[in-house]
Amino acid sequence: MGGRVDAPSSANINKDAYGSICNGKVFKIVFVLGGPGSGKGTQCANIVRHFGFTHLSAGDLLRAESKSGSETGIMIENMLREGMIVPSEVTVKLLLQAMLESGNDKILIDGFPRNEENRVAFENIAKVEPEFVLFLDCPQDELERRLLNRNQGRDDDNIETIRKRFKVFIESTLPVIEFYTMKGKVRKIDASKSVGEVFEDVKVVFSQFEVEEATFEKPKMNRIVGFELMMCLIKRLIRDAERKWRSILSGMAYTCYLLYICAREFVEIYSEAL
Ligand SMILES: Nc1ncnc2c1ncn2[C@@H]1O[C@H](COP(=O)(O)OP(=O)(O)O)[C@@H](O)[C@H]1O
Ligand SMILES: Nc1ccn([C@@H]2O[C@H](COP(=O)(O)OP(=O)(O)O)[C@@H](O)[C@H]2O)c(=O)n1
Repeated sequence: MGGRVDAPSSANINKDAYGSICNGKVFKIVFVLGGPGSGKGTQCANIVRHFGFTHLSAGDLLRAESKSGSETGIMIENMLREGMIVPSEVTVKLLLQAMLESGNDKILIDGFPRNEENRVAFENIAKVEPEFVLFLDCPQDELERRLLNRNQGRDDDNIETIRKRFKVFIESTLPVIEFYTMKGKVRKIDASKSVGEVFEDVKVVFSQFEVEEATFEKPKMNRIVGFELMMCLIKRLIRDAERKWRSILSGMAYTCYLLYICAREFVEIYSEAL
């Protein structure tokens, strides 16, 4: 159920399908926004583990699609390199297809909507309102430091593109955050703290999903895995103990044998002397 979903094989899916996906199915969507490097991907991974969401990263979906070799792929690649926002038509298609493929109704959408065009396109096609928007707020100098250390081989993690992405964030994404603030939907968190501290605050925001966490499959799986690990450990201990006893017993037998030889020699020498 939870987990990160890879990019769909193709962005070309039937537009009519979206209506039925989203009108028919009640998705619980949380948008995760914040400057580049604010820890969206990092915190989403934690939320997936704790609350059973599926994590869809708009950036990851676009990066995967950019490698398709298609004309759209080349266009995406060029836009990512420049830190520009890809046309919503492309991104929304990828997101909706991934939502459909996830088989989960709890979806985290990371790095989207990045601008008003993204927001309106998603609203019009998916016709779903987010439960809330998680906003990871972090000062720019810290973001810059993190991105330059990210080391994931991303073409856009160079100082020139990073600065362009900051500009896009301020000019295009902050207005989206303001829009949702007016609707009372923004949950703002100080993302400059350590990963663990940020997650403590994130947990509070997601506490409405806590009940479902109890019924989420993961703890059951953990118990099964834990039980299997315990059995392995016990078997290993028994095997080790057997091996140790075997060596203790053979050691004792060998000592008895040596004593027997010595005693026999002693008796022989003693009887010869007599
Ligand atoms: N709270 C944090 N403190 C320090 N480094 C962090 C924190 N959160 C994430 N990072 C690191 O910063 C970099 C960017 O994080 P990432 O989750 O990829 O951000 P985003 O998805 O918002 O671009 C990664 O190298 C990550 O390990
Ligand atoms: N909704 C989106 C999200 C990302 N993108 C593109 O993907 C790039 C990387 O986004 P990302 O969310 O993976 O990474 P960060 O910039 O947040 O670190 C952005 O700079 C945009 O070029 C987009 O065009 N539209």
